[in-house]
Amino acid sequence: MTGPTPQDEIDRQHAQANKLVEQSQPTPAVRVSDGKEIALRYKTRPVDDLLARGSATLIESATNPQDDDDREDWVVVDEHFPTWNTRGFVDVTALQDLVREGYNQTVPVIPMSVTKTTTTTATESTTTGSPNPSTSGSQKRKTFQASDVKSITNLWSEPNAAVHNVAICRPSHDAWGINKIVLVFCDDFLRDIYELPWWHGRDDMRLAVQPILDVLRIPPQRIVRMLLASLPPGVTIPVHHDTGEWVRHTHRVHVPVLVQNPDRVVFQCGVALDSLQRIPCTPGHVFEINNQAKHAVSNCDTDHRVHLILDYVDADFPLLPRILLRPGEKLLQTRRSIDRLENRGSRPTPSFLILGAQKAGTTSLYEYIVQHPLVVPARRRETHCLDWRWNDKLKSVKAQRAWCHKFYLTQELSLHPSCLTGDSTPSYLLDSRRVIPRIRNIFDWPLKFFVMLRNPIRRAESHFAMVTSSEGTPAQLKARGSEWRNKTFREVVHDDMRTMQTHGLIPYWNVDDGVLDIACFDTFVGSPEEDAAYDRYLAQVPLHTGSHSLISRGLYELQLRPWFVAFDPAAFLVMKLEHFRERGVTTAMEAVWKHLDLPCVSIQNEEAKNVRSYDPIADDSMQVYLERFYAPHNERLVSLLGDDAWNQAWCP
Ligand SMILES: Nc1ncnc2c1ncn2[C@@H]1O[C@H](COP(=O)(O)OS(=O)(=O)O)[C@@H](OP(=O)(O)O)[C@H]1O
Repeated sequence: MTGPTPQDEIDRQHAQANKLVEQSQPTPAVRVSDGKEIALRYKTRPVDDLLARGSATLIESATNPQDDDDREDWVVVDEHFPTWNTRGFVDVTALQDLVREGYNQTVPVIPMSVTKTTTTTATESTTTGSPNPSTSGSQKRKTFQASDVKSITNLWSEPNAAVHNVAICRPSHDAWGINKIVLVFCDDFLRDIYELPWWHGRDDMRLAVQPILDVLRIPPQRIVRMLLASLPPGVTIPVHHDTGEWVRHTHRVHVPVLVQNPDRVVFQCGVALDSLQRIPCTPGHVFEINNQAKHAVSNCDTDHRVHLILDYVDADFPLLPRILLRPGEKLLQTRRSIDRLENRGSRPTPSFLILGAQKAGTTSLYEYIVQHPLVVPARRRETHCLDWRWNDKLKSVKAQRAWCHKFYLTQELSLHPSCLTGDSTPSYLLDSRRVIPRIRNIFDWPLKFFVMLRNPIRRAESHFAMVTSSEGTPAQLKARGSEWRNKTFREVVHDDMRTMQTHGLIPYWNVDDGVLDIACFDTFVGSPEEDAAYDRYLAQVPLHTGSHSLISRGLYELQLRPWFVAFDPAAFLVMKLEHFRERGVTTAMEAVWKHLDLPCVSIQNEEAKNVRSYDPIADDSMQVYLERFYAPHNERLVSLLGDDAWNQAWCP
């Protein structure tokens, strides 16, 4: 569902449904259709937005001119776009008998104000926190014991379900007071499909549901979600469309099971608010809806209404093995993830670190990553817990680890091992001497690293523009240092080069003439002498300020080398900032999701972060000078990364 609908709008929709019923509008006749499945290609989002642009635009933008079949499907979109379809009819007597007891019991309604902010719901009394405390709700759920179970045959009873089945939270449904019997459930990305005991352990349930599967012509293994929902009288679920990755991969089927008077249940579905069609809710009517289209239901009757609702995937959808849950097992849910309690704490935090380079788009990368529904932001974007926030007083690894974990919501996230977190501290790349040993000591599990790189000349300009800017908070201004304020870019370039030279780091470069001795470069770069010189250079860097390393921070191969020695190079994804523009953010991010073993998603906000506007800083002669300096280093970077994508590393 999208954001919560205001109560007055829900009341309006309920009154409208009541009016329909009171005007004695007869329940529409069941459409005699061909019983066909709604093809999943019709489940692109947002259907209504596409239509709002007019069908003609839709035809042009949504069709592949090479594909005539596709074109035909979309040309008829206005008249025949499938929003629901009768799939058949079944005798649901066996199912009715199985679920009749207690179907109309009243369950406490959880106020909407709670669920509005609740992104996480743990089905355990002690674990009500959200992975993101700023959005956590206060919904408490009781843990039921066997002694709370009054009737083991009442499948709607929450205590019974919690002890003999598995309690599942569906925050929005729970908020409407909808009672449920959950049989199959999955996470948002269809990675984990859970079969609950009342499905895999009950022959009577499977036999009662089988006729429905026969009509649909699907084996039970294709079901990814299935539950019975009992909608109380007087309740309207307002017009909405379903969201989540699973939606576009699944067919949504409803089967009315217990309906006192189908004329008094208004179930509607359509491409837009003003074209909703009413669907007959006669028991046994198996119908499919396009749940990415708008749909709503009002129970204007005096009794609860029970539907079986199931979602299944196409035959060729690659499903992982199904997980059979034990009776009474606890699940830990967020809005997009589900974890078994027994897996609590199985993912250490952090999972990833963005190491740098400074001014190479690290802020954007971080902000893009944390838009993934399974990624939770750390307490701060730049934790610096391994450099200047490192607590020297702590001597034991345990205490140091506990200190660092505070930055990563480790305790909260231990409940949700499907979710991960990390941070972006762009100073780490350069500060390898201090940071690598700390990582190895404290985070002794395989971390994923990201390194953003950018044309080193543009990086240096951005760095200079930031440090010499008079804009910013007093804390920012202090952190940047004042050493460069009265200097030109050229002066700072030469200063850093001379410092490098003093420590023997660039013996192949004549700072004054801008001439490179290529023979010296080839012998020196990559040698133990260079490593020793780099150590000496780093030892004197004033790491407490931003006014240093203008040029050395662009020696990417040199900076990456110790990291690649200390950790498996496969743990690193090295990206070019320029790729965001050249390839588009969504495409560039595909590699990021893959590196983090996360399902691919499109992010909503692709805006570039931390952007500063300034006039070009390096004049033409400085541009040529720096190109000469960086060119052989860029070539070495390409060899180190060994990636075709890097063959054109910032050619002049
Ligand atoms: N998507 C995208 N496309 C193009 N350019 C982008 C993008 N995202 C960030 N940027 C540019 O990256 C610069 C900021 O980098 P960082 O966020 O790493 O800076 S910092 O080290 O955290 O201060 C900063 O560069 P300058 O504007 O030149 O200073 C940003 O404009």
